[in-house]
Amino acid sequence: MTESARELAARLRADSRGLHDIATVDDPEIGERWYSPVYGPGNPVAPPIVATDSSDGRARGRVTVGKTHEGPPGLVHGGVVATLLDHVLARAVRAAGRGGLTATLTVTYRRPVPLGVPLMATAEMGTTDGRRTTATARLVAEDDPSTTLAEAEGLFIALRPERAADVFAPTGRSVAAWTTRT
Ligand SMILES: CCCCCCCC(=O)SCCNC(=O)CCNC(=O)[C@H](O)C(C)(C)COP(=O)(O)OP(=O)(O)OC[C@H]1O[C@@H](n2cnc3c(N)ncnc32)[C@H](O)[C@@H]1OP(=O)(O)O
Repeated sequence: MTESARELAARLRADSRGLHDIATVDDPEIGERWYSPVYGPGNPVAPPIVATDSSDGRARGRVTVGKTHEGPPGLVHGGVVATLLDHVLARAVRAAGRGGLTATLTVTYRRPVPLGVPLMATAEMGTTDGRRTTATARLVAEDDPSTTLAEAEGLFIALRPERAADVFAPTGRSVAAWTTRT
């Protein structure tokens, strides 16, 4: 049994995607990632958050967090809360046609976030200035939307095209989602 498992693992490793390869199911132009650790349906450690967005710079995501992401007993790990908020912030910015990487992320934890409860994260784009875009986000329990569990402010900075070409060169692909766009 152990030998069969080892043999199978070796075969799977031989077929696995290289560290810098973009999955064939991904679209690097718009930034969709099948194996995203936040929303990727193909990633076993993704909570996963199911998010939507609109071109006016808004995003929302529904998620119920389980044991894998537990921090204090019965509660969601604070880093995971930050990750969920970062995702809707980035998604709001991207939906408005503003590429960018997270430059700063400020999270305010207002209440403990329980595991196993349907949560809703919402975000909206704020100001734009050159390659910089700000956005704000909020996390609530779906059944108590007036109580803020956590909130965040993010600053996103689009990479200059030449910098993006350099950063993403190992992928061998054109990656537009995190680059300057209008
Ligand atoms: C839906 C898809 C969801 C995907 C979500 C993904 C979210 C992520 O995880 S992104 C990954 C995490 N973030 C990163 O790795 C970013 C790492 N940092 C960097 O690459 C760079 O520092 C970066 C791109 C933010 C800025 O670098 P660079 O483009 O060289 O900036 P630079 O030219 O120095 O500055 C541009 C402007 O921004 C300002 N700025 C730069 N960094 C900051 C900062 N941290 N705070 C405030 N202002 C800043 C500068 O002052 C400058 O302003 P101005 O134009 O007025 O002079």
